[in-house]
Amino acid sequence: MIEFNNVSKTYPGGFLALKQVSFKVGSGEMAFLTGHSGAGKSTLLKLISMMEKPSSGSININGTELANIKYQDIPYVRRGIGMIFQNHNLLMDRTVFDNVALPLVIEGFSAKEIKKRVETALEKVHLLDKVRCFPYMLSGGEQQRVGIARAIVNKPPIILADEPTGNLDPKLSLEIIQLFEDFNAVGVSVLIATHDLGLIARMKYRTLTLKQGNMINDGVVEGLNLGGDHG
Ligand SMILES: Nc1ncnc2c1ncn2[C@@H]1O[C@H](COP(=O)(O)OP(=O)(O)OP(=O)(O)O)[C@@H](O)[C@H]1O
Repeated sequence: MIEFNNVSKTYPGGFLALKQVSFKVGSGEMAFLTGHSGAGKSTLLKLISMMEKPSSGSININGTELANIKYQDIPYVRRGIGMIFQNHNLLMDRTVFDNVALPLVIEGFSAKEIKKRVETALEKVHLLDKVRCFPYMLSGGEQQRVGIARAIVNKPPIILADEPTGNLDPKLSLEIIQLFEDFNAVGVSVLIATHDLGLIARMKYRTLTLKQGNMINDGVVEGLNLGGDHG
């Protein structure tokens, strides 16, 4: 669950990047976040993942008020959020297995448990057959799916994706969104920041729209595919 109440963010130097933003994405909800370049999308995601702090207002993540958490508890709250980036940040000199295992290694799971969980995550993104490959041996869409497997390997209740389809063609983009739909169907909250209005138009999901730091729209943008059934 993600809840913003009157959240504003002013960066050092005085730039007001978010202005009194309020919204809630409930457990098991899936939504897009859109807006022009510089509208504040990445700022909003950074506030959720605690890479930035709000200047005012309150943010609640999975029942925790972020203002109340101690510095040493930040990793614990972050574990509840799977982050996916456009450039996927994979380690190019490590295998697919090692990349997906990384969050579990950091958490100190046993080798046996790591193997089980990594294989389950790779199965969910349909890449189990690539487990011994290095990222450079994979296509862009496959690399992005490895990034998704790594983000969900410790089963976070929230997935945040920042332009996850930025480098992909429409067909591959749809495949990535369908993976998010699979996680959403089992109760994960999903928030996807994207410029891709075509992608949004093909779906019938709630869309949060930012303009110059203001939340100007929050609602379902009806898909062009009126015969489609997305929920
Ligand atoms: N660390 C920072 N210090 C100062 N200003 C910043 C900082 N980070 C972002 N900004 C400014 O805040 C505004 C919003 O930036 P943000 O990255 O959130 O936009 P965005 O909607 O994600 O844009 P894009 O789609 O281009 O990634 C921009 O004008 C940006 O220059």
